[in-house]
Amino acid sequence: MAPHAEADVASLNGNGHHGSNGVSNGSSSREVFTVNSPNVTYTDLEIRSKYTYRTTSVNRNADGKYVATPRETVYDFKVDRKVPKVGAMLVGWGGNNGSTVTAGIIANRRGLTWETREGPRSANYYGSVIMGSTMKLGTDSKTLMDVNIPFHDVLPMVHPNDLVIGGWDISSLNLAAAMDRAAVLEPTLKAHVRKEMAEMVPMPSIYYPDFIAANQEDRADNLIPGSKASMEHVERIRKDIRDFKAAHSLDKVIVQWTANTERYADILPGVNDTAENLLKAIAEGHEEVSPSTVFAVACILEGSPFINGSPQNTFVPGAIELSEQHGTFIGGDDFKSGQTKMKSALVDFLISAGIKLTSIASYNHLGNNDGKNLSSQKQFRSKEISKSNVVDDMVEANSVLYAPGEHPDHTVVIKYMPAVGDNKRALDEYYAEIFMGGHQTISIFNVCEDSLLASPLIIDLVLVTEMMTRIKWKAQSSAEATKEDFKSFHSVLSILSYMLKAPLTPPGTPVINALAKQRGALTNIFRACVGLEPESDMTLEHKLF
Ligand SMILES: NC(=O)c1ccc[n+]([C@@H]2O[C@H](COP(=O)([O-])OP(=O)(O)OC[C@H]3O[C@@H](n4cnc5c(N)ncnc54)[C@H](O)[C@@H]3O)[C@@H](O)[C@H]2O)c1
Ligand SMILES: O=P([O-])([O-])O[C@@H]1[C@@H](O)[C@H](O)[C@@H](O)[C@H](O)[C@@H]1O
Repeated sequence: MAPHAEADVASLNGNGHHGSNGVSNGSSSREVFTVNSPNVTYTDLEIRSKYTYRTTSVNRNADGKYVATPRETVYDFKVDRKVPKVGAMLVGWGGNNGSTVTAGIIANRRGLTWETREGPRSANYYGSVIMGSTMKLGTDSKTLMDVNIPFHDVLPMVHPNDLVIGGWDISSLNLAAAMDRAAVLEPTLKAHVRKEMAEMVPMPSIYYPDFIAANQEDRADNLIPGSKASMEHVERIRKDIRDFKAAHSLDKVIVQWTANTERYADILPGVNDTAENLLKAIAEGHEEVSPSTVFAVACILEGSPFINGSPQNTFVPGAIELSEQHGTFIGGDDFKSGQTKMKSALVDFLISAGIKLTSIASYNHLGNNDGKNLSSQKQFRSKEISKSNVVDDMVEANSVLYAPGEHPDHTVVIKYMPAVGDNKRALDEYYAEIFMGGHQTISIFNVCEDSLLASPLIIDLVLVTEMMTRIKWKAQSSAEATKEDFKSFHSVLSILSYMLKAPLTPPGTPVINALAKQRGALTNIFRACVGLEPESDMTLEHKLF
């Protein structure tokens, strides 16, 4: 295959899906259900729904009492049913995550089984909320028991087996060598995919040494010339995207940063505070513009959604404004794979149970290259921030337990211990006050195979982001109600928050970290797009009879 070739996996797609979303490449998918409602109509090309969004508006009157007023807003949603041919381009493709997710998709597409010490194992998408979980569609009309469907079937989504994978890396290793370097997958599995992976070679990338740990320099042998931002870099990345799209006859490309964690960039007025200033700063080669921000700008200008899987502040204000101007989706930050995902669920449970969490100690050590990069203080600081802010919304929402400004002690420690490789050891202690002066101490020892937990998130981020490009809305109440000018969701995709530690939200909107709320938002927005009410756990049909 040509250099920098990427497997056109769609042509190899022989692995049957669960029957609901047939082969993609532009064909409309077969759905496992239809909605029987005057508010939902289906054509070959789209699903149209009229959805009544019910909320409660709260005011406070003179004597300090709240007044709660139910509100209804009617939206029209339009879903494009045509499942496109999609490319996923990874920045840092040769890393542990990039090589692992690529091997995983190949293994699933080919329906591979391989021998391990515990016996044969088969390819799966465990850990992907879209491919591995279900949602309640409703209750059986006769038995009144729940009917659950695979999450992937709620809307005509791309199947990961059909994704065409490519990307960039500052390391020149082909994906088979990168897979060996990562030391994540079983040798018997690697043997099955080695040939295909060896033909995949990351494109050269931009490298500005000051943004990642100096200990990464020894792998930087696959570089685009230039050690600071430039419009030449932006245009080169844009061309790479266009060429990839053309070479594989893709309908669209989603780009994800799964490269090393960068240090935070200083937010500088006149440099990265507005879209105009950011473009000017890039043109002038300003040294405070990071590689990840250059990638983000290139993707935004090219119209390819860009997702940041690392914790650095890629999306400086100027990048967010640029995405709003161009209507290109962006999302981030930092895959939420193991220790933090557990934390966001456990903290939600404790605080919503009325238990006063007073201290969280989060330690972990790991031995992969991510850990090596994070052994540098500036890069660790980026991760410390994303791992620490995950409890804020849950604490602030409970004024019974916490006074204004009061919050649990919270410390994050990460150590680099090469011996354990990708198998991160996370040790957490949750300490809480309970009834009448008592205490509860929860200690967790959580061995996370980091890349095997992160790879399904990379897939989910691609699938959800791509689906969002095919969903349009308009408000019935607005003057445009009679026009056909449907709009896309805001360019900052906060719907991705379930997969991310530090969710990026549209400017001025709140950050929700509670894991159940994040999953509920994803589930119920997708349900609304086919005119279905939010999942309700009231089950009145089982209580009122
Ligand atoms: N569980 C997880 O693995 C997990 C969870 C959350 C976040 N993350 C983040 O995901 C990222 C990747 O994790 P990983 O374990 O794959 O790390 P890794 O070090 O194995 O891979 C990163 C890759 O990025 C490449 N790279 C660095 N700078 C680049 C640039 N400017 N352009 C292109 N490539 C570049 C490196 O050569 C390397 O191959 C890290 O930032 C990590 O913090 C990982
Ligand atoms: O997602 P999570 O398990 O909370 O956090 C992980 C950290 O514990 C780990 O130290 C880091 O290397 C990974 O990139 C990831 O961020």
